[in-house]
Amino acid sequence: MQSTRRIVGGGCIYLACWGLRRLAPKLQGIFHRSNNSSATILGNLVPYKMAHTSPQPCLISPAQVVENLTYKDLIPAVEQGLGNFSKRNEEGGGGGIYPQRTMMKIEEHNGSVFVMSAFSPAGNVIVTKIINRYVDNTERNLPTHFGTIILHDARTGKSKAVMDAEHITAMRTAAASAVATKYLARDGWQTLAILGAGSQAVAHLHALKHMTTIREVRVWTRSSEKCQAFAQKFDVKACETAQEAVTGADVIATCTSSHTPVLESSWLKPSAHINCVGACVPWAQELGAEVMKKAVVYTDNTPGAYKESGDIVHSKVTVFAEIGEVINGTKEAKRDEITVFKSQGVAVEDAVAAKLVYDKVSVLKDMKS
Ligand SMILES: NC(=O)C1=CN([C@@H]2O[C@H](COP(=O)(O)OP(=O)(O)OC[C@H]3O[C@@H](n4cnc5c(N)ncnc54)[C@H](O)[C@@H]3O)[C@@H](O)[C@H]2O)C=CC1
Ligand SMILES: O=C(O)C1=NCCCC1
Repeated sequence: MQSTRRIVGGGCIYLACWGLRRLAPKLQGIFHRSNNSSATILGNLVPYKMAHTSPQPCLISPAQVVENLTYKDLIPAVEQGLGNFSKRNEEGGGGGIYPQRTMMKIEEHNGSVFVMSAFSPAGNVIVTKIINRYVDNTERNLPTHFGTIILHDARTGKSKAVMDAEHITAMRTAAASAVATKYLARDGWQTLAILGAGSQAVAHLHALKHMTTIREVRVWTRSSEKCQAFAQKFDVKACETAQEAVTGADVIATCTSSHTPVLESSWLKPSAHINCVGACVPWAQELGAEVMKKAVVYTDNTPGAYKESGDIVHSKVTVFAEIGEVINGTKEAKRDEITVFKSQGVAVEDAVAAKLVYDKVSVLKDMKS
């Protein structure tokens, strides 16, 4: 009797499981349409994997970034972004949300990892970027900066795209310097000196050409071989010393990984403008206290610069204004004095750049389909 009951009971359980398995795809559809979490619970009961109905973020390759980002689009977008950034503390907000980034030092590999984020109302996007600074990669024949940007829809929080950050970082940094040059260099400037010959040097050469008709570009870097190669490739003048490059230059871009000052104040014209890009960690330095104290100092992000910029930390100077405040007309542009734009890098620049790339890639994709 007992064994008959066991057989009947077992049979019922078997039939119930069999029925549930057959019904599961239909139930899954119903639950998925009506309530996602119920469907997940059902998914735990029956061995069926839920199909994703929403598309995954699109993956944008380095080549696609290069193809789809131009300084013509980027420079005005970065200008607007930096203006918004400097409205972040205004009553009523509206300028967006920009937390200070974190920096993690990986001592044993001489690397630094920066985690940055922003909500940019221009384009209604949220961006998160991880960018790794490994200066010893030069000896490995690798880029010194690797990173990834994730672009999210600010209305829903959905991730729209994942893209390479190397090229965007170079271009948006140079675009920010171009904006600073627009406001802080003397009108009609003609001579550009670039110190360093890496990614930022190349990007600055291209971006600054959009701001005026440049008569002469001079380059200097530590390795005379690399200096010659850069000069040949871009048809500019190679200098044997930094002094030769800087003396008499209207605009200077310091784009090195140096830990000691690369120029002296006595070399500078009374109205020279310097885009100081490199010393974005407290232990690095491109400009000495003498230069910093002689100049009117502007930043992209003043609290960040006081914390992270070796040039500001070492010289203990007081920052005059953020470039965004000059853009917004709340602080003066002192064009006739020596000016320094101390660039650290802010995520709003990545947000506007990533949005430009995403929009262009999406349009092209739609045209193909
Ligand atoms: N402000 C910002 O938003 C950003 C700043 N950076 C910083 O800008 C600097 C340049 O970046 P990349 O061009 O991408 O690097 P890179 O590695 O491509 O080029 C660095 C250049 O600096 C030169 N250099 C290194 N040590 C030097 C020294 N002691 N004296 C003179 N020249 C020296 C190298 O020869 C090379 O030409 C780095 O410090 C980087 O971390 C990078 C990205 C964004
Ligand atoms: O992307 C940025 O911003 C960076 N800032 C400091 C150095 C690494 C890149």
